[in-house]
Amino acid sequence: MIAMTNPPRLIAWELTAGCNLNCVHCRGASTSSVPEGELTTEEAKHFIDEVAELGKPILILSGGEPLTRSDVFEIARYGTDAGLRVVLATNGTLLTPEIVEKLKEAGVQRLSISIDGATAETHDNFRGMPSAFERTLAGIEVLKKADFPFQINATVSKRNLEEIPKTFELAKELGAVAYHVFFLVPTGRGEESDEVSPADYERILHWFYDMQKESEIQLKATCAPHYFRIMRQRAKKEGIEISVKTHGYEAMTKGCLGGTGFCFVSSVGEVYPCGYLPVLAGNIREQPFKDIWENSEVFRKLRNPEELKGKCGICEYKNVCAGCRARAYAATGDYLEEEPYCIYRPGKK
Ligand code: HEM
Ligand SMILES: C[C@H]1O[C@@H](n2cnc3c(N)ncnc32)[C@H](O)[C@@H]1O
Ligand code: MET
Ligand code: SF4
Repeated sequence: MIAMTNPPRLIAWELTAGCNLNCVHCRGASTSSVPEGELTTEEAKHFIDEVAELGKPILILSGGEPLTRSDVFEIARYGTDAGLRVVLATNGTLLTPEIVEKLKEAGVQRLSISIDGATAETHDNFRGMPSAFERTLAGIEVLKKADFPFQINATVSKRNLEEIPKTFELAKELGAVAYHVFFLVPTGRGEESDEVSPADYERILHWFYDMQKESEIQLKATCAPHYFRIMRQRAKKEGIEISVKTHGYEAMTKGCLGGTGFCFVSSVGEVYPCGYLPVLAGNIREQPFKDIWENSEVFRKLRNPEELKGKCGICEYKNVCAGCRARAYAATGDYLEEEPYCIYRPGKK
């Protein structure tokens, strides 16, 4: 019998690798110079057709900075008309009332805005632009006036670790519908020396668990698969059954969705498990997306927890966590190796 492959639930799409900022951690090492060979508008629409034939995932228009691409509204409209839930990830510095109106007209459902510090100093240093914080807050004001839902994305690194709880407070004050923390992955301009220690990682995820229990807005930890272990360890200690009611969306999902429910498509059509793991699954210019999603070697391997090596391979949480494959790759060159930033020793409960 041939096993059915579920369609992706979420696709992040680097519409352009160009960007108006120059962030220290950028996975795409994006700059103002746009590399050649970006998918054309027609190629972008063809890709949307292929995706919509396979399923109806959330399509994240990302970058680079997606608002630097002039056909972004046309592409968003096309995705909306194809029945996809289209969202857009931006640094927020380019938002104007006109742009927000066009995003609305294109059917974009939500924006994510990156805020990596609770003060202008931290955020601007992170983002490589002196007035980035001010401009992003101004962008958020525009969104609020237009009643456009937005979430805040904050990336945790050594540079802002102690300010992370304050970025959560800021997200709530600003009226965000959700707060997603990303944990730095050392790829592109992201440096391993900026990653928080495994102990700090553990500490911040425990804080996150506490916040999630009491938060009115949705919280999500991205690129922190061990959160799903911590959630189970804590719930067990507290004698709580994990459900959507007690733990929100996180109760229904698992650590890393790369290759199982999620994939990343680059500005030139390359398909990867996520934007942080440079192991190519295929290129939509050369192969149908369905074929890449269903048959590529890297996706097939990532769908099988038995392929995991080291302590991840013997861990009782491997089905809900599976470690960050991009961090394993950055540390060892083998994406199936154990997650280097997890303090847990399997079997210790
Ligand atoms: C609504 C439910 C959402 C879910 C379940 C979700 C889930 C995810 C997942 C699983 C990843 C991949 C990270 C990994 O490999 O573990 C991810 C990454 C990402 N998400 Fe979300 N997300 C959601 C909403 C959004 C929204 C609304 C936006 C933007 C408006 C957004 C922006 C992003 C971006 C930009 C990435 C990074 C992609 C990359 O560069 O690889 N997400 N999200
Ligand atoms: C979509 C989100 O991804 C974040 N982002 C960009 N580069 C990295 C990286 N190397 N590691 C983790 N997150 C990153 C952005 O800051 C944005 O908030
Ligand atoms: N430029 C956008 C942001 O900073 C989205 C992509 S980040 C790699 O949020
Ligand atoms: S993280 Fe986003 S805003 Fe920053 S340089 Fe990269 S693409 Fe641009």
